Amino acid sequence: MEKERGILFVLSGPSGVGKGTVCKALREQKLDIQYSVSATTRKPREGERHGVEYFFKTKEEFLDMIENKQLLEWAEYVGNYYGTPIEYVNSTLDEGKDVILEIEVQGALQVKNIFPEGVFIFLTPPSLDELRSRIVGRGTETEDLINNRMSVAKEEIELMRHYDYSVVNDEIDAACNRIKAIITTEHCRVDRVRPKYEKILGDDK
Ligand SMILES: Nc1nc2c(ncn2[C@@H]2O[C@H](COP(=O)(O)OP(=O)(O)O)[C@@H](O)[C@H]2O)c(=O)[nH]1
Ligand SMILES: Nc1ncnc2c1ncn2[C@@H]1O[C@H](COP(=O)(O)OP(=O)(O)O)[C@@H](O)[C@H]1O
Repeated sequence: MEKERGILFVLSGPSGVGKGTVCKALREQKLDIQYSVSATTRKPREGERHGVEYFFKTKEEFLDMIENKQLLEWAEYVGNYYGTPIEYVNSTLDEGKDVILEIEVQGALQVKNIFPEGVFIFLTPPSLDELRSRIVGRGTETEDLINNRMSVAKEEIELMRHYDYSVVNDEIDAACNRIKAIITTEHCRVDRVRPKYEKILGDDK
């Protein structure tokens, strides 16, 4: 049987909704899925390591990556650039492994144009008040940046309609279980599974 290409999952949603937290919890569960590491011009936060949370780049280095078409997508977000290195995504999918991207909404929509067969999951906060208190609680942003992120968040929630699934991040475990259910469901879809059986089915389709 032909080896299928892996499935690209894109987890997106407003800043502070818990994308990083949920992705980290998923990683701890050792799912059979690969996590793409993004490039960014943002300064590392306490404890962040180059090549683990992000590839930390200067603006010049980042612009070179865009110029050399090394990014699947990129976006400027609250004053910094973020982008997904394309090589890792393509080679991992070619090996038949699933990949998950954790990216903001503008980038997710760019990926949708390039990989319409990808699975787009929008993580939502239980409420806007809860979203603000998560951003404040994380304590990594100044008051101005928090207001900025909240107004970006409202515009982003508008764009939920372009996604395949919406997952509310009320409890981390519950959100992880919903995402795992989506991954399982997508692997069971006939349009994904059928090409694998084409040799067996021959020409009598
Ligand atoms: N478009 C795009 N967004 C990214 C990428 N990597 C991270 N992001 C998003 O950039 C936003 C800001 O990330 P970060 O500065 O780490 O803050 P945090 O996610 O709010 O903790 C988040 O919404 C991330 O999901 C990427 O490669 N491309
Ligand atoms: N389900 C949840 N319940 C309560 N707090 C959460 C939950 N998910 C995330 N958080 C908290 O919200 C804050 C923002 O989460 P983070 O993962 O950094 O968001 P994002 O990556 O979407 O910007 C963090 O302080 C995190 O601990």
